Amino acid sequence: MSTLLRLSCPDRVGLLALISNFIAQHGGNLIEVHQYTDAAAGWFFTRMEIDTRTLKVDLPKLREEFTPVATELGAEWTIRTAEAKRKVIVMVSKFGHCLADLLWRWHSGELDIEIAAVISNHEDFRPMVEREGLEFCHVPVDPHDKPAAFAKIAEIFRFVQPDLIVLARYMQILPAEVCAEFSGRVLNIHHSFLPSFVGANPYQRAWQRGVKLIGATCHYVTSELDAGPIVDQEVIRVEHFHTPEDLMRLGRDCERLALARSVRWHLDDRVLLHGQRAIVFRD
Ligand SMILES: Nc1nc2c(c(=O)[nH]1)N[C@@H](CN(C=O)c1ccc(C(=O)N[C@@H](CCC(=O)O)C(=O)O)cc1)CN2
Repeated sequence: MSTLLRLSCPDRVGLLALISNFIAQHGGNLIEVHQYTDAAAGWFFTRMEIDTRTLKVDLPKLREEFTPVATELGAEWTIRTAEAKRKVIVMVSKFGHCLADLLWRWHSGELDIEIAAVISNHEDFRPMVEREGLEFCHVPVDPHDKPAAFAKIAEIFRFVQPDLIVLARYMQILPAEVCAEFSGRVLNIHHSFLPSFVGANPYQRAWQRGVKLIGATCHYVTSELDAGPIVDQEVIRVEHFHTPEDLMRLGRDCERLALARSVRWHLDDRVLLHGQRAIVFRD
């Protein structure tokens, strides 16, 4: 049983002592602590895992008493119980390898989450999803009326209120207003080692360029395509004799790994955002 505190604020002397002292005063025993200071930005980041059993107050009271402390620090912060099951929406188009990987990790219990729905602009993966007893929402995207599709998708997001939306090779660009409304809660797996090969068909372009490393990048989704804060990346060597199809095959392993790690770290409150950068307190 643990309680997770995640906080970022303008840097000053004594922050770690101040926050850990607050927790100690409320009986909290620290299990795991991460701290980073971005000296250039003058910004402090921490993640603290607290043994819930030792706390003298419940979560609402802890939040209530921490609020004035955090306000004085000018902090962005969250406190929640690690055991609270997180709600996730997964989105996919025509390539299902990342979806399949997430479904297996969920099915096996490795990812202890609630998959509230799988949304796709195609019907291909309805059988795979419904075989798991999960909700499959087909929202086709008419190239001549994309706003109608994204109005429906945003409606689903607002109804479900997910902790995380995963674009698992979802090949439609989300409108700026959807990115803004769900900022910091949408992850995309891009099939290249960003910042190389932004946009569509990165494997084909990588092959044409003759690269010797390909990769995948998991990043938060913003209105600027494939430019959001990067959570994780994975690379693999390729050779001159590999075809574009070989690059896609080799790249799929990178995509699955980078996405699965990023989903876990986001849901464990191990990721803190500051501007275009993500601070990731990895486990
Ligand atoms: N607002 C954002 N939306 C999306 C992002 C993002 O960073 N910001 N990432 C993409 C994923 N992606 C690459 O990883 C990607 C997907 C789609 C396209 C693209 O050009 N799509 C065309 C339609 C293609 C089709 O209909 O098959 C388009 O939307 O006009 C480029 C990159 C997910 N969304």
